[in-house]
Amino acid sequence: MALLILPRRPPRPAVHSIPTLTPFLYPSFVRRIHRSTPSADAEPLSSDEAPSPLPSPALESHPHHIFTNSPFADLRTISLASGAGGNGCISFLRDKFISDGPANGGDGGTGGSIYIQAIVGETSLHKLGRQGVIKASDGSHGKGSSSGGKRGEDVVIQVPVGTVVREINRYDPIVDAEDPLEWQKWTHYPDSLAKNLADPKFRTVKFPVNHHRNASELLRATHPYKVDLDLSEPTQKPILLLPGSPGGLGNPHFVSTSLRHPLFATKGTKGFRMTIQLELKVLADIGLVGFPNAGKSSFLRAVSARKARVGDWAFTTLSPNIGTVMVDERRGEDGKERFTIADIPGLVEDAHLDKGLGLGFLRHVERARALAFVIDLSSPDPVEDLRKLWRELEEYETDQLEEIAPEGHVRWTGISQEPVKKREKKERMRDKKWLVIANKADLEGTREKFFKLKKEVGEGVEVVPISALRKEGVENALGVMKALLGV
Ligand SMILES: Nc1nc2c(ncn2[C@@H]2O[C@H](COP(=O)(O)OP(=O)(O)OP(=O)(O)O)[C@@H](O)[C@H]2O)c(=O)[nH]1
Ligand SMILES: [Mg+2]
Repeated sequence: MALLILPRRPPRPAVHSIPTLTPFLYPSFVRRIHRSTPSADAEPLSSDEAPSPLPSPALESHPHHIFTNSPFADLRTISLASGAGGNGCISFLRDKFISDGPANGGDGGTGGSIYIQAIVGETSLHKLGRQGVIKASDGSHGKGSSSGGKRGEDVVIQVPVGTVVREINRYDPIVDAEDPLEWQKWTHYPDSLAKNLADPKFRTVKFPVNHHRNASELLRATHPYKVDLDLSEPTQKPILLLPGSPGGLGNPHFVSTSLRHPLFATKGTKGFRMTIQLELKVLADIGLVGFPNAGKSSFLRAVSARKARVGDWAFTTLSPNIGTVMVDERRGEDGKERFTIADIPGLVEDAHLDKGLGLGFLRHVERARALAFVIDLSSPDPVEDLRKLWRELEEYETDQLEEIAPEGHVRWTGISQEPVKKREKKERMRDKKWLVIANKADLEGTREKFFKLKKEVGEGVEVVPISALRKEGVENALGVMKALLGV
């Protein structure tokens, strides 16, 4: 039976130069033995078994490769509220000699706006965790003597590079007001409400619609569709999420030849609100994909000095660990010859429907340059496991593509620039390079399963038998990864 669901790639010579049938695990198949870390319970080497001549990344003996094991917050939902505008003031010049001076009420201050910026140095969204609500301050009311109210303070939300920002909902006080005229509000001089209402001059005064609508229009021009920002690079200029609302206009704006002393001004517009979801996507070179207990964390332990949590129960890993593997000690210092491996929590069937730890995992593999499927050879049907993993990835991807609005992403690079509408081109899962890490090859009865798996996967994709527990074969797996990444 052909394993049609698995994407096949043409053979890659670089990859093929690496022997992936780790001989020590299945010695009768290949006579050569390569063992970088002999373990106590491993089979002893026989005298006719020569060590592999192939270069090894020698990771186990390498004291300098780094492995960071930091759980981090990677998904946050927060509510934003921009500042309301301050009210316009109703005031008249009065002094010893002028008892009936001109109107001089100041305008209300504009409310504070909310921006977002991706910066280098931030690594987690956890700082935003406790806040839940982020509010910019309101503008203050206008005062007499034509003094305008103070502007509300802006807020810039700083997030790590790699954060995706998605709007869940927004409330625009102008567009979404229940009563279309509700936002057109006046404020009246003390005790003059009744007088104003009875005065035809007041009733014929036009509400300064354009002034009060400007922030609403700015928001709609900035984010005509739902906010969907992919901050995969540092943001030079903070990106506007919610504008501060305009302050009310003071009474001098309503002076006319027939109305010398307006006893009214406009109220400031209420603030805007928006709920957004922030998601930090792991930017790893290799994403480990596997069912719970397959040995993903064990593999990372095997290639690193530090310890990822390993457990004999499902979902030992609850949030991603990123391991950095230095390929070569000398060249590693310039930061180029190293690559990162993300150990993510185990997948389960129907993870794309958010089962198990669900979508949480899948988000992280999306951005990996290559995928390493970690398969437990002691499972009843490793071939079926691999097939299921692929199915999950692809169903997740289909769901994601459906979620994107037909207009596509509005990608922003700065507030002064026009939003560019374009559909984000994500690399499809099937287009990613991939390999299979066939783990637990030390266990009995895995040999046949390994060969069956290898046969089903076919040419062009490497299936590397390893024992993460005994740290055997892991260097071959890293060799294949290096070849896939071209490092
Ligand atoms: N025999 C054998 N057992 C292994 C091997 N690798 C891992 N294990 C065991 O399998 C269990 C699961 O290992 P983990 O590394 O925690 O698996 P995981 O894929 O990270 O699991 P989750 O984090 O739950 O998704 C542990 O009890 C390991 O000791 C191996 O090569 N051989
Ligand atoms: Mg784990």
